[in-house]
Amino acid sequence: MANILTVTLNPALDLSVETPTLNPGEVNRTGNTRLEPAGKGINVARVLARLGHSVTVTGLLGEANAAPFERLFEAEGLQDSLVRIPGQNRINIKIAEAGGRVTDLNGPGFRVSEDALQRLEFRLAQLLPECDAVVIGGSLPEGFPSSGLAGLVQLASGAGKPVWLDTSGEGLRTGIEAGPFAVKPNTDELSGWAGKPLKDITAVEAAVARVHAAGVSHVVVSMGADGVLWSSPAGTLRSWVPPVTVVSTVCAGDTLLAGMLHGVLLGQPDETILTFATALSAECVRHIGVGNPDAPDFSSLLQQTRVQPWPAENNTGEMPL
Ligand SMILES: Nc1ncnc2c1ncn2[C@@H]1O[C@H](COP(=O)(O)OP(=O)(O)O)[C@@H](O)[C@H]1O
Ligand SMILES: O=P(O)(O)OC[C@H]1O[C@](O)(COP(=O)(O)O)[C@@H](O)[C@@H]1O
Repeated sequence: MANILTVTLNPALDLSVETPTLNPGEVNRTGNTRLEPAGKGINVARVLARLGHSVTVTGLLGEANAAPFERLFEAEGLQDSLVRIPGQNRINIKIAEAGGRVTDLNGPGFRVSEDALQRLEFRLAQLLPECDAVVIGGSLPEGFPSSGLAGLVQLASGAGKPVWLDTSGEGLRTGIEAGPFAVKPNTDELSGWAGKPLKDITAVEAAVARVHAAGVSHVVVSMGADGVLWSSPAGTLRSWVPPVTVVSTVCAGDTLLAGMLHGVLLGQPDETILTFATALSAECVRHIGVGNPDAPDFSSLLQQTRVQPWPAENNTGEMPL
């Protein structure tokens, strides 16, 4: 198993609320609610630790409400190396309706001072020699320059570590320019980067080609219920998800990234990697929180996940039987 470092610049407490239907402007009576420490790098770390890897979490953590995060790291066996800064971690609200629709209310996060980036760079430089791969995930907090994110990508890449980047907006733009090994945008994030709507898979493929041209080897596009497109120097694969009942899609992208990195670090065949990661992300949407590789029916989800080289010979876009 591998040593993995994840970087979360803007952690969040996810307040997940299940409700039959969201009626804006009215009193809504909710079902299950859950408050859980999260943020992209932290979610990825949880899945990787469950898969048996040794994982260190770094990034920034507001010290005013750090305790639930610290308890989670202890419970999940994650090495805590987050740089403490003054302020509160944000609370992100996730409203999951019975039909599977999720409304995300993601806050801007704490405001950081200039020295936060320097302290983080120093910490990263200390941690890099011990790790096999680096995941940088999530949005940038207020006051954190996107050039700072690019600097972190360059620092890790310069140390010879493959960087897996999952962010959005300006961070994705400067992050891609810094040349990470892999990126995992969802279709909306890729569309934002490309500067145009991606109406079909052909448009997605064209945008992926541009990401490669910018110097990124592995592009993993998560397309929600339409599965995953993974393009790498070895070729392109497409996956189709198994049938599942959706409760909440929050954390599905983080689970997918963790599943991909797991297989790549183990040197598994590409089809095995994408099948596993897709099945695990589909497992995730059945409940609140990250995907569970120990779900009793996980082997059945694996069997029902389809992967094919892309474009397929009979390029109908339909799920192969
Ligand atoms: N409705 C769904 N049914 C089954 N699997 C899903 C569904 N939504 C997402 N997934 C799985 O989770 C992955 C990540 O979800 P997606 O919504 O694309 O990413 P993100 O959470 O980053 O926005 C998808 O590529 C797919 O494999
Ligand atoms: O940093 P951002 O872009 O606001 O995203 C943070 C949110 O994304 C999540 O990590 C979930 O991400 P995914 O749904 O893409 O897996 C939440 O836990 C968190 O609230």
